[in-house]
Amino acid sequence: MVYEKELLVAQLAVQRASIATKRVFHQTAKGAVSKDDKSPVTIGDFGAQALIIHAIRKNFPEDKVVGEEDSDTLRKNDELRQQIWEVVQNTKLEDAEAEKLLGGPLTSESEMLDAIDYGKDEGGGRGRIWALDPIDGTKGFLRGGQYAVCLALMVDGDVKVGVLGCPNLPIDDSAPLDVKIGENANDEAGKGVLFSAVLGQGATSRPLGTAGLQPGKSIAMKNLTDVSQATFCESVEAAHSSHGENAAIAKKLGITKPGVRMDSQSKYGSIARGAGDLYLRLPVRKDYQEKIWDHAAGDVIVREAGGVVTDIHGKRLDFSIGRTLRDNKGVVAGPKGVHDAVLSVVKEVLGV
Ligand SMILES: Nc1ncnc2c1ncn2[C@@H]1O[C@H](COP(=O)(O)OS(=O)(=O)O)[C@@H](OP(=O)(O)O)[C@H]1O
Ligand SMILES: [Mg+2]
Ligand SMILES: [Mg+2]
Ligand SMILES: [Mg+2]
Repeated sequence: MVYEKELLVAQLAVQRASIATKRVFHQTAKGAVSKDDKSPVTIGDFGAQALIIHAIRKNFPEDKVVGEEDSDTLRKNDELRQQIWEVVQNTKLEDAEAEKLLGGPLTSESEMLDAIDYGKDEGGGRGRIWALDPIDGTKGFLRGGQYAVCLALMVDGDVKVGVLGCPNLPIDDSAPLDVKIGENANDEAGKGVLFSAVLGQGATSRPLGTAGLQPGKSIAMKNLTDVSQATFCESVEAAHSSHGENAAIAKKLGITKPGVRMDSQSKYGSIARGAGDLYLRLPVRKDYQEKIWDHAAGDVIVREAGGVVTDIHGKRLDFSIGRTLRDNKGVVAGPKGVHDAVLSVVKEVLGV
């Protein structure tokens, strides 16, 4: 099957990086520093980016990577760099065969910094480019909420493979979405799921912790025909997606269930397996350009699970123009049967 090796490497790389992030999740000192845009980054983000890019380069040396983080602050901050190196050095998959497939360990701090910086590619519509968000929902990660390790392969600007590791979501695809799922989340027994999709081959889920080389189970969106019965997901941060407008849209659609707030692309994973139905991300700041790594894996997973993903104007997300989705505004994702109806209410409420 096409992209078989890419899928396997992506799944194992995300699984291994999730082990690193889980370790940091349980540390009191997560090494959080504030970036230029005031958003946080931690030992977990840097470590996961290094581990994943190392595995991509070992397996696909010609491929490019658009990764969220870079090593600029680490080259000046010895303590933080050493803390990350400690995590990176000590993170392995239990399954030796799987670990070997990832190309062996990183050998030095400088190799780690170079791996992180290999993610500086500008992206675009030509060739093979991976989009990597080592921790999506870093604020959720710090708060003890939902977060996701996200990796997607784009070929000529089109997403072909997507993998999401969600350490704090239930393994059970049929577990209903609790409105509290975004708060005080943890990775106790029964938690940790890996979502995957390959374009044209469907979407799957499997346990994140133990699955190793085993295949996943097929997942699908709920076949919703009456939109008033929908459960919708939204960001925790009101600055990332307008809670007020989401509520107005839900009301117009006759939805009475409260929206489920959770950080990260676990929103895409949750609707793809039918735990929720709609994901609304309505732009708050006019000048904000969504980043490709915040959506690439989720986009293909939801579409392969039978959903439709567009922006607020009804346009497909365009991953082919660089590091951001500058030709799109916001995200509206939901099952095929109701997406049009939701979109027309979104347009009405936003006046677009
Ligand atoms: N202003 C603004 N508008 C929209 N999106 C923004 C904005 N600022 C940041 N970000 C990006 O949001 C990513 C997290 O999105 P979430 O949906 O998880 O948001 S939330 O934290 O749950 O509210 C977050 O991803 P991570 O940095 O990987 O956590 C950011 O890339
Ligand atoms: Mg970030
Ligand atoms: Mg992100
Ligand atoms: Mg991130």
